[in-house]
Amino acid sequence: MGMSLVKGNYQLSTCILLNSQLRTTVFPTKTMPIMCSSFSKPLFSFSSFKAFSSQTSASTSNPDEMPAHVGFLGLGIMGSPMAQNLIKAGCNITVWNRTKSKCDPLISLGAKYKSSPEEVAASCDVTFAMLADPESALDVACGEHGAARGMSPGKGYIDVSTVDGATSKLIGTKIKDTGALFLEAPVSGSKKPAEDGQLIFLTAGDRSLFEMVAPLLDIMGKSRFFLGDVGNGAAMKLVVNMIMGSMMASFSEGMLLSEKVGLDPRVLVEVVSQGAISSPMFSMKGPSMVQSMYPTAFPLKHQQKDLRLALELAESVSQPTPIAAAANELYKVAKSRGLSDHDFSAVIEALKIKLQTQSKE
Ligand SMILES: NC(=O)C1=CN([C@@H]2O[C@H](COP(=O)(O)OP(=O)(O)OC[C@H]3O[C@@H](n4cnc5c(N)ncnc54)[C@H](OP(=O)(O)O)[C@@H]3O)[C@@H](O)[C@H]2O)C=CC1
Ligand SMILES: O=CC(=O)O
Repeated sequence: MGMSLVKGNYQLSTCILLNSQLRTTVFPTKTMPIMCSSFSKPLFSFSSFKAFSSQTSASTSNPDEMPAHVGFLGLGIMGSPMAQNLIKAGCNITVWNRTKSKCDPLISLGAKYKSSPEEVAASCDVTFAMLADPESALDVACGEHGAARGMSPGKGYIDVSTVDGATSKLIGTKIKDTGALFLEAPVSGSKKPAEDGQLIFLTAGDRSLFEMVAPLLDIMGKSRFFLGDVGNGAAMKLVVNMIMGSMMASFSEGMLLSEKVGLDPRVLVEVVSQGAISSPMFSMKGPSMVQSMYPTAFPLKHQQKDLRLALELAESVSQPTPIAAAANELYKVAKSRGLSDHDFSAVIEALKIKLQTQSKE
């Protein structure tokens, strides 16, 4: 059993695999599916897969059943546009951010402000958190005036930060100890998809909370996957970003090599865009990389964090990931050269530095 859903110019295919512990459900959010089909056989032969699809028909959310009061913690590159889209859609939003000034543009759009995560959680039905890394996600959820202190039965906490599974499980346990519900929901998609309400949510945890916040996810995103137990959303996000980090490192090598052998890297970008390895990421970032410009959409420090966490995930199951490990080293070099807050495409600078070093030897 499975389904294929077509929405706009992309197609999602899901399948059911044998021996499931986990149920994967894919919901394209902004239109109804226009095609469904079934598979009689599993698409993969691996017998130990945990991820399955149990979805046979698409779910559309009901905006009339949105939680009345919504909290948003963490207003960085991603959190600000996500919260802004909720406000524009008419939601009643309360915000908090460590650096208070980042709340001001949202307050001027109508958001309320509370001075701690605890107060936000106490005053809202559901609270979203979009924090930098495992440490900040844990602190904001479970620290002294953390969100968990404001949680109680009937409420929900949705962590959309990119963290490792262990951190997500710890946060989930602390939230659920209060009687509230927990959903991990990291997002795929960067600054522009966040602004355009085109994120992809990779959720896992309490299914009833997933359903309760579906109308909110549908405002901020174009699709939502329900992946079963807490940890699976984090794992999916880390695998995706491991691939992305390696792709960008490889693209950087290609661009520099093309230049070194006398080709125009702008032409390389054009050639790549027309072939089988074409990617929106290469087409969007390539032209500015040629000019050594890296306007930040996805900070390089976060990409390196994701590679580190993905490598730890791979280590935990003894999966060799030599390409990601090599890419991670490059991002570390870039960080050590002060490029942490540049876009992750600035990883190309680490290769330029290497070449300069080599030519001196
Ligand atoms: N940018 C992107 O393209 C994408 C990012 N992500 C992930 O989303 C998350 C947020 O990313 P992004 O918005 O780009 O990151 P930013 O660095 O722009 O924002 C990070 C947020 O975390 C807060 N924060 C950091 N440290 C602490 C702390 N110790 N205590 C409390 N708050 C803290 C920051 O507060 P303050 O303003 O005070 O610094 C800010 O609100 C990350 O996990 C990232 O990996 C996922 C998909 C895409
Ligand atoms: O995490 C980054 C993204 O673009 O997705």
